[in-house]
Amino acid sequence: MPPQQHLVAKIGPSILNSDLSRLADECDRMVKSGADYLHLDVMDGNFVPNLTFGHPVVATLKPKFKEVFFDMHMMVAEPLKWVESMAETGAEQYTFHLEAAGGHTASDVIRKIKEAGMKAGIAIKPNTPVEALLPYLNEVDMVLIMTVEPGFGGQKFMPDMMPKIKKVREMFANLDIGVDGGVSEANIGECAEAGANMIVSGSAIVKSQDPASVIASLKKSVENALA
Ligand SMILES: O=C(CO)[C@H](O)[C@H](O)COP(=O)(O)O
Ligand SMILES: [Fe+2]
Repeated sequence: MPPQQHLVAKIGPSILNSDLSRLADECDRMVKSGADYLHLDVMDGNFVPNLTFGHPVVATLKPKFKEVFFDMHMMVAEPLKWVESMAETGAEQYTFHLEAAGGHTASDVIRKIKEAGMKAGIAIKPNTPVEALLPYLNEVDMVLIMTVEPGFGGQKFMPDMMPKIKKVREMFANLDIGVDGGVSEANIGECAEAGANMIVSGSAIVKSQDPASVIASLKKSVENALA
């Protein structure tokens, strides 16, 4: 990796596979365990074959976590449609899928996210080549490389996505690069070495008896790689 100047290691638990009937308690448990931010998975049953929750739920959750950075992973077919409602919840970052930008160009979606006062993240599914992202990397705050097919938590990490992270990191030394899907203590080393600094991890953290130690261990691996 080239030397990094401003990159910070951040761990964002995904609460997708936690007890969603206790959503606020689970978020609280993650924050108290040392989460740097929360990664909240919005699924519309269209872009992905699963449903979770949307802005009405986030609007009730966010006021309980005013100081916590919410990264909304928008697995939705119409990313432009939900920007304003999500911004109104107070969520800090809106991460949409390049594959879903549809009739609107990704640049339009990014512009609207920023106009609404949020940070813009852009995600790609495993079958999307990293080259498709390159035209937008100067416009976004974060890139999210999926290491599972989006839609479900608890899937197997895909190590063959690491070259995508490496390619973006070689070109952008200071861009936040996230990795999402099946990330655990078993594979954090390769994610960190490839150049990811924002680590989404769901099952490995929320299902652990000691989420604080998993978060600390993931963070240490990334900090070591950055150093
Ligand atoms: O976007 C996602 C799935 O589409 C989730 O963020 C991701 O799967 C995290 O959960 P896990 O670490 O259990 O894979
Ligand atoms: Fe996610």
